[in-house]
Amino acid sequence: MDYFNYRDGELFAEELAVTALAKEYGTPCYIYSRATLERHWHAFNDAFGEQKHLVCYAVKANSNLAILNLFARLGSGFDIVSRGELDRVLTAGGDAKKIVFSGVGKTSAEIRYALEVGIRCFNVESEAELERIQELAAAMGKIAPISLRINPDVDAQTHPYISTGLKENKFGISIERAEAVYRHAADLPNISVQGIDCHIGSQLLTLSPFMDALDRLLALAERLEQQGIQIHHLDLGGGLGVRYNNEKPPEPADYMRQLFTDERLKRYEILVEPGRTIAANAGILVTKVEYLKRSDYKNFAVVDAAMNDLIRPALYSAWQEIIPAQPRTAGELETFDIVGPVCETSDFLGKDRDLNIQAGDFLVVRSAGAYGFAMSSNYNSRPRACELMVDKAQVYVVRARENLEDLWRGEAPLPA
Ligand SMILES: Cc1ncc(COP(=O)(O)O)c(C=O)c1O
Ligand SMILES: N[C@@H](CCCC[NH3+])C(=O)O
Repeated sequence: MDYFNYRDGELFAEELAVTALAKEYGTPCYIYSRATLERHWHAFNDAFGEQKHLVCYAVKANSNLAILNLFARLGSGFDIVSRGELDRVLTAGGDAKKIVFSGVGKTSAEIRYALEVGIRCFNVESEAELERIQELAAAMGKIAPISLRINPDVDAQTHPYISTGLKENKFGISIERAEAVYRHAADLPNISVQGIDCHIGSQLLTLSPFMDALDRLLALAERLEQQGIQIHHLDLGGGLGVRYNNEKPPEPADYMRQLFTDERLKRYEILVEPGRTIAANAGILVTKVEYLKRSDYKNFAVVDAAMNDLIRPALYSAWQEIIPAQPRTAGELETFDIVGPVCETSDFLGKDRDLNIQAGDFLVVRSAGAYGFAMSSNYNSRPRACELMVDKAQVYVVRARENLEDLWRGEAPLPA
């Protein structure tokens, strides 16, 4: 459930009408619901009950400072993949001791900085990275806490672009190599083995791939412990799917219940890195219909949001629900492709949607809180949208709309 519902014939974000917000702040604009974000975070956190755990929100899903700050206030941990995300978390009041650092390409500067601020754990994705962390930690006189990200070779049964746990994927260290690399890590003087990490993909709609991966992780943990390598935590990554259309993803509580059917899990602190589950259905993208363009062959609704604002449909053929902010009571449904102004054929937000709309109407793309603004760009020299956070009957601009000067900041013509 979310807090975007129709009331008296118009869509509300919590206590505020979406059309009024669109008129006041302009379009395209992202609107987030504070209550939904917090509810989704709690759904994960509370599902653990008494079990020692840490929810590390995956910052990449939506890294707006206001959102990170809400989670920091709840005591959340964070999963980051860059210096930029690390600084966002710290700027938003997050605790360095609750940050895990994932990603296949951590630079020396990023590793040094993470060691300096004292993050909770590096999720190491290759043997070369392990060596680099050892060297840098030694030079700084520090001990680096690490997990190895294991690639368990399980099929996440999701879109191939967001599947990460197969042996042909670039992520993690293969499960076959894992034991040897852990033995080596345990011998390195500036490395402290903390846990085992795994993230097999995103938008998973069934639990069996998680369970297959977990089985392999637990077996590895036992083999390591027999060799005297103590494992303190298991990081199970993110990846739980959400409902965009008529999918029926498991709830976080179902997921936890299923995980803990394996009693061995209780021996460890459990980390999870949910992104989409928390943010996707806590946000919408509001856009205005500029033109209706009809032909015998196809009807287009040309809107003022584009693939630069929300790239998921173009990139993964992702389907997101598109609804009017104020449904019309007179007129007929027609079938439209909802397209943006960008000069690419893949610039669409939705195809073959039945809508009763006119130019000037506001449309709402649902489930846009995760991998929406975070993946937006300035392609076609389009300033990026503003982001609003609604908290009951209050609205806050949590990111101002970019202006034209923002587009060429840092650029300079050659001297005459
Ligand atoms: C390492 C890692 N952790 C967590 C996530 C968050 O995944 P999701 O948004 O599917 O929960 C991702 C992205 O898929 C990731 O790459
Ligand atoms: N960006 C993707 C998910 C990738 C997750 C990042 N590891 C999406 O919008 O579905």
